[in-house]
Amino acid sequence: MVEDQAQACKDHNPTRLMQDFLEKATSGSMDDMLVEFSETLLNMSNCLRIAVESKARAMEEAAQWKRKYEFECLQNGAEEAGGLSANYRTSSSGSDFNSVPDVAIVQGHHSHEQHLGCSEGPGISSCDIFKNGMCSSESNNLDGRGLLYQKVLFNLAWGCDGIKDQHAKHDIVSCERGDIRTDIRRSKQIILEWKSAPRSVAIFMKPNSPHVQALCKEMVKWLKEDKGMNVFLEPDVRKELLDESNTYTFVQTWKTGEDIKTLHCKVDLVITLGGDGTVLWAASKFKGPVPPVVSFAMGSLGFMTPFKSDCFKECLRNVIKGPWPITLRHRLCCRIVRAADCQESTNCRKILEDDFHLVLNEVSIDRGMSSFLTFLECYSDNSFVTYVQGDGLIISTTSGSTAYSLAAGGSMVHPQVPGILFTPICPHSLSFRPLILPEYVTLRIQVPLHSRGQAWASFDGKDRQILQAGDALECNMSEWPVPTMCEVESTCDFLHSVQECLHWNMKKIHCADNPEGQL
Ligand SMILES: NC(=O)c1ccc[n+]([C@@H]2O[C@H](COP(=O)([O-])OP(=O)(O)OC[C@H]3O[C@@H](n4cnc5c(N)ncnc54)[C@H](O)[C@@H]3O)[C@@H](O)[C@H]2O)c1
Ligand SMILES: Nc1ncnc2c1ncn2[C@@H]1O[C@H](COP(=O)(O)OP(=O)(O)OP(=O)(O)O)[C@@H](O)[C@H]1O
Repeated sequence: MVEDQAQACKDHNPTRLMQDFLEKATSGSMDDMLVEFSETLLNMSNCLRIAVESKARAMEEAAQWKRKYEFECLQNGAEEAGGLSANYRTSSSGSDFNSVPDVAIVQGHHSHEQHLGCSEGPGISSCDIFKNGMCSSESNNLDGRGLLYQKVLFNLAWGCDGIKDQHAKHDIVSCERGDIRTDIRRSKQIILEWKSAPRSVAIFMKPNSPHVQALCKEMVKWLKEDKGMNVFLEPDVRKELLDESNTYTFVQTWKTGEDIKTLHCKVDLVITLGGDGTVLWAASKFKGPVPPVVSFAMGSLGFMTPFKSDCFKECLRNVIKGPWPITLRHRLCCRIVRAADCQESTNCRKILEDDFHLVLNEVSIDRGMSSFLTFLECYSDNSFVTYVQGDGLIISTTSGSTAYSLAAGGSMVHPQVPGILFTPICPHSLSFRPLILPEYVTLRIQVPLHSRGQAWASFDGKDRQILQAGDALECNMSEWPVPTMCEVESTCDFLHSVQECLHWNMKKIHCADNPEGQL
């Protein structure tokens, strides 16, 4: 018996053990049976333990193989990234669309699962921008034919001017032997590289301009017929086109409200035809992620509209082909907190879900029609900053540093510089100079309860709202920047706009001859 049971045990077969026992049980006395039964149970428990241990070992081995496989995949991905990062472009001269400035383009290769996590590679994958489920399957991202529309993905890679080594990113601060130092800071131009050609575009155009409308019609036809793209227009613009001719029935649009919240899921690219206000207008339609924006100059000043409308086909061909430098223009997220809400809820943060404004230029708080000076209390991360007594205060992004804030005496700041400008409007104090605060602070501008008059908040010059005594305006940097395509690259475009649009430091240069005759 013992040999049979030993064999059954070795074969990890508890059923056979029990069958053996039952066959032999009828022949012996009760005591023998009990002894046999306990031995059988003991053998069965050993058998089960061995089976469980074997299964655990097998699972551990499988997990090890899985980890090994994933590590090799990552290694292959990293080798691809490291080995192929030297996709250098020859530096371009002027605004030749076909070339990209001398940057290193680093491609991080991730499996789809890794995209859904966080991109461990050197790039920021577009899925990271959308990973909060804003484009999850339940959102209504159906295209005009009712088919589920899968957005085109792209990579944002950190590029470094002229860096020939593989190392595409540098730690800003490193600590060795207790010495804190900042590595050599490299200028990083962000490059957009399409994973596949964009297939859907939304066009925003300046209203009441026949010249702009004519170009819009030509562009819509070209995008549809030559590039095979889905084209979205604003509802009233689409209606105008359809009233004129039914050749535009292919043009799609959106309804207001809920529908526009998922526009970023259906659109791969945004085109603006107009001036800076049209860029601001288009950006204001996206209260979350913003698709890459190509802005054609068809307004008056055009500080943020680098592309020339008369060569839109060549420009769009190059942008669609990519890779292309972009500027991530940070936005401010602003919320008005009413005094009543402050009293009701302890932390003064009873904010309705959609009750916020995203501004690309600035939020200004001014005295409106009131003849009294505004009187505001300013806090940064709940620490008191100062009182403002004057015509008001501008809280601006670096993109907006060349707009209202500049007119009020603020500095001009490169749009890629992370920061928040704090600029008074005609302050009643000779010592109140503009500040530039870090991008990570949360500002609160409070209208004191004992304030003589109210104040008015306006967001990129629009949507003015009154702030009564006790109300507050809170703002901080939004996680959703506006990615605007550059003509050449961020710094060239910024300096070109400052020189051409604002005539910065344009002055007559002293002639060569020396009035004192000395050499
Ligand atoms: N005193 C002023 O300079 C003043 C007063 C109010 C508003 N603004 C600006 O106008 C903006 C609204 O623009 P709009 O086109 O809807 O109104 P708008 O048509 O009145 O244009 C205002 C002017 O500001 C220019 N502008 C806008 N954004 C700019 C930027 N980032 N850099 C440089 N110039 C810029 C525009 O090109 C335009 O010439 C507001 O966000 C505010 O910055 C300026
Ligand atoms: N699609 C649109 N629908 C409604 N209003 C718009 C639209 N596009 C722009 N606007 C508004 O029209 C006004 C003028 O537009 P825009 O600023 O682009 O032209 P501009 O003032 O001639 O050019 P610039 O701003 O470069 O000087 C702006 O106040 C803007 O808010």
